[in-house]
Amino acid sequence: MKIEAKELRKVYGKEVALQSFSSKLEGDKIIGLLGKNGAGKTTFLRLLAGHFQPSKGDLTVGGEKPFNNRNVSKDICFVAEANNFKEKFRVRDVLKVASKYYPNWDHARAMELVKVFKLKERQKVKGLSKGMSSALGIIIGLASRAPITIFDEPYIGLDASFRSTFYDLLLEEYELHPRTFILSTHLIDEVSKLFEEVVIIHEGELMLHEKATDLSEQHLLVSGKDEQVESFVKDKNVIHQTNLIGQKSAIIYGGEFDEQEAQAIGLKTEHCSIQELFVHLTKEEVTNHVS
Ligand SMILES: Nc1ncnc2c1ncn2[C@@H]1O[C@H](COP(=O)(O)OP(=O)(O)OP(=O)(O)O)[C@@H](O)[C@H]1O
Repeated sequence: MKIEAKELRKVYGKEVALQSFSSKLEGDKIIGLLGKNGAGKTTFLRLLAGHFQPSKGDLTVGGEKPFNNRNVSKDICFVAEANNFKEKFRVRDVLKVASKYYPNWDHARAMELVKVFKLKERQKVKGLSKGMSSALGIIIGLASRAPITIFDEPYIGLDASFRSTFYDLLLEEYELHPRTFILSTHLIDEVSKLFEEVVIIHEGELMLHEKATDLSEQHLLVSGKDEQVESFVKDKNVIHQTNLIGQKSAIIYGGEFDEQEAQAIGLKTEHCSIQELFVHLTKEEVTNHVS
């Protein structure tokens, strides 16, 4: 299902959460949605899930507006950071409600995942730990089989071992039942290997939307003697640099550059992780460098 946001704006009172966000997301893939705290990620995802209307701009999913639209919301499962399951419900009740909502719900899968995450069907929501409550949200996301499945930092309280289980299950689910997964996360290093596309929201606007493989080709970390690095990066878009007694490292992003040319003049060349790139691209002093 095609998601299309055009100059999307959302304000809460005087707080501008989304400035003017435009993006097209399409096809079965796992998309990493990244952004600093307060960048507008959750606001965009909640608009997508139809929780409220945009203040301005257009948002369509499969050509329809998601707000108050069951035809769209049945196809979107939004798993939030903090789940608001009814406290008096038991795990099985929460799953039953979800099963009624999502037409492609896979009950057998949900039951299997309850065991994987060591939950008990009879357990009351009130007695779930933070991690267990996150696990329940994750189970709903995976078993929903919703064509657009959104995980907005869904792992609060989930330990490293269960987070790793979640990433494996996500990949398995994607392979068995391809669909659009949007994963918003701050634990970029942990999950970036899953991303096929990366979207960065910065200060309420789209900063970058790239294939993960292209991101790797669009930047270069060069290091070597001060003057050689300087001469190589001259006229290039430098997003980060460090100096250490006659030695220099610089990361260039976008534009034209030739890695072999850097190596030919004796520079060491490397590629950064998505997390490193994200950090440098969204640092205040470099945000003008991305077009
Ligand atoms: N209900 C609300 N009322 C007022 N302001 C809000 C509300 N929700 C979000 N905001 C503000 O909107 C901006 C964007 O918030 P949002 O939650 O979308 O960011 P985010 O990228 O998801 O951040 P984080 O990574 O910290 O979760 C922030 O400045 C936030 O304070």
